[in-house]
Amino acid sequence: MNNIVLIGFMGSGKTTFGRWVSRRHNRKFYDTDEYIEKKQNTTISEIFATKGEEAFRDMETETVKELSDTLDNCVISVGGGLVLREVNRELLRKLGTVVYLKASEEELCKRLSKDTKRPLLQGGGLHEKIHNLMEQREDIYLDAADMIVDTQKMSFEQMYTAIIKNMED
Ligand SMILES: Nc1ncnc2c1ncn2[C@@H]1O[C@H](COP(=O)(O)OP(=O)(O)O)[C@@H](O)[C@H]1O
Ligand SMILES: O=C(O)C1=C[C@@H](OP(=O)(O)O)[C@@H](O)[C@H](O)C1
Ligand SMILES: [Mg+2]
Repeated sequence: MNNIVLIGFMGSGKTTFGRWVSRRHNRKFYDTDEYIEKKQNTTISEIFATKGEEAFRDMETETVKELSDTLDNCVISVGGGLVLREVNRELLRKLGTVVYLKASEEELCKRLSKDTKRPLLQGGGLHEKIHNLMEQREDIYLDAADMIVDTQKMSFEQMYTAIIKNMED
């Protein structure tokens, strides 16, 4: 236990912040997308293109099950859609403190404007895509989270301090 689990929309900074925490505060880092890419020896885009989203979601569930056994003092960032499955949300809760990294749709749109690696956001109409997905997902993020961190109001160090304080309370 004692793990930090980062959830939230694509572009909220889960991977970037998770890696930062790992380096700066000496925690082992896992990112479910990187884990899947390594295991499958291919990219997320390729998996979506050749096997489809459902197959990718199955890989996410498998990943969380594999991670949930032994981790301690780690930081784990998960793909933005991993919490869509109830079984995954339950496993994450058992893993540690679940932190919802939050950013506005406008901010996400800015951060993802040049992205080419997220299959659900390709093909134009980025703002509308983000808006529609956020509408489907925001309640799920809120429901899955032990705490919410506003990534637009705090530095990474402040975010980390808030998370640790919450874990100690
Ligand atoms: N707090 C932040 N402020 C500004 N830009 C950020 C912040 N966090 C992440 N980013 C940028 O947003 C993009 C997406 O970040 P990433 O960590 O891949 O998000 P996620 O893993 O949640 O999809 C990257 O270009 C990253 O540099
Ligand atoms: O929200 C989603 O459904 C997805 C988020 C991505 O991860 P990030 O949240 O790290 O961008 C990645 O898992 C895949 O493209 C699907
Ligand atoms: Mg990521």
